[in-house]
Amino acid sequence: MSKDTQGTPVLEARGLVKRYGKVTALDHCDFDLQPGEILAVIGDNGAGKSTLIKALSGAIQPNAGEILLEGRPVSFASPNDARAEGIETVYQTLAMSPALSIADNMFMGRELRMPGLMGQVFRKLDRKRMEDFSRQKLSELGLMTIQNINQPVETLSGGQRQGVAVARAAAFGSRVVILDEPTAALGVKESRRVLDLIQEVRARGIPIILISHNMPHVFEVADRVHIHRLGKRLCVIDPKDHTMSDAVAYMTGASVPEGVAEPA
Ligand SMILES: Nc1ncnc2c1ncn2[C@@H]1O[C@H](COP(=O)(O)OP(=O)(O)OP(=O)(O)O)[C@@H](O)[C@H]1O
Repeated sequence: MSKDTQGTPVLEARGLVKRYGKVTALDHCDFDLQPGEILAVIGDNGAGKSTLIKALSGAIQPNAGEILLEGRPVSFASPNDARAEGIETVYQTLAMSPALSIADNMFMGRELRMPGLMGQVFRKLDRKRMEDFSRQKLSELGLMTIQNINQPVETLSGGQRQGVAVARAAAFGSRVVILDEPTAALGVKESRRVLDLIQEVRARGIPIILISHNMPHVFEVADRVHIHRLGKRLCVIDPKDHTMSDAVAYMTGASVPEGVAEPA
């Protein structure tokens, strides 16, 4: 884990603007994710967190501003562009096919084909390789309480499903994993497992952006907390130097962090 904020950020945004008609969802928003960290993004409802994440993951295109990946300006026309650069996002909806197996869900849209003619011409899937890969990824993240890789995803618990989604993102997200409210729909035990999983992903050197309304979860795992307010980054705090009530007061505007000008 690195707390070094001097180096080149893995992912950075400068002056992002996104308008929806008369609504300014992002208002010259800055952002930075440092190597190896868990960065939480918090903010009130409608502050623009999802819009920021969508811009960073290629789901929307900002009207202005720039995004830099390891210091290099990038422009994502679609989520596939961001994925191709190693940025994986787990949305709250999880985007899984419930009737398909865990292995199939791990590979959705990226299936491995058989070598040679069978794969290239007949498009035959290499099930064995896909299953082995899925098994390996799930066990690396300590998720092998899931017995059968061919089990349909609809038979898994909420926490296990979230686990598969995080494992998928960690397997393909070579540079950044973005998690949108990963514990929102989970019970205490399942949330615990997902929080452990997030820390395991960080331990593997992949930085994580965690969007969450759950302050105890944020304060437990985040290295830094990006506080979003009125479409932009208000400040970034170190959770060790602030309380949860400080963070809530900043994000709601009840108090202003030191060194930040009161918004007009
Ligand atoms: N597709 C859209 N069309 C019109 N307005 C939108 C659209 N998406 C977001 N907005 C508006 O942009 C603003 C920011 O929304 P956004 O969803 O990014 O906030 P948020 O911080 O993620 O909120 P929440 O915590 O409630 O999910 C809101 O005023 C919202 O109504």
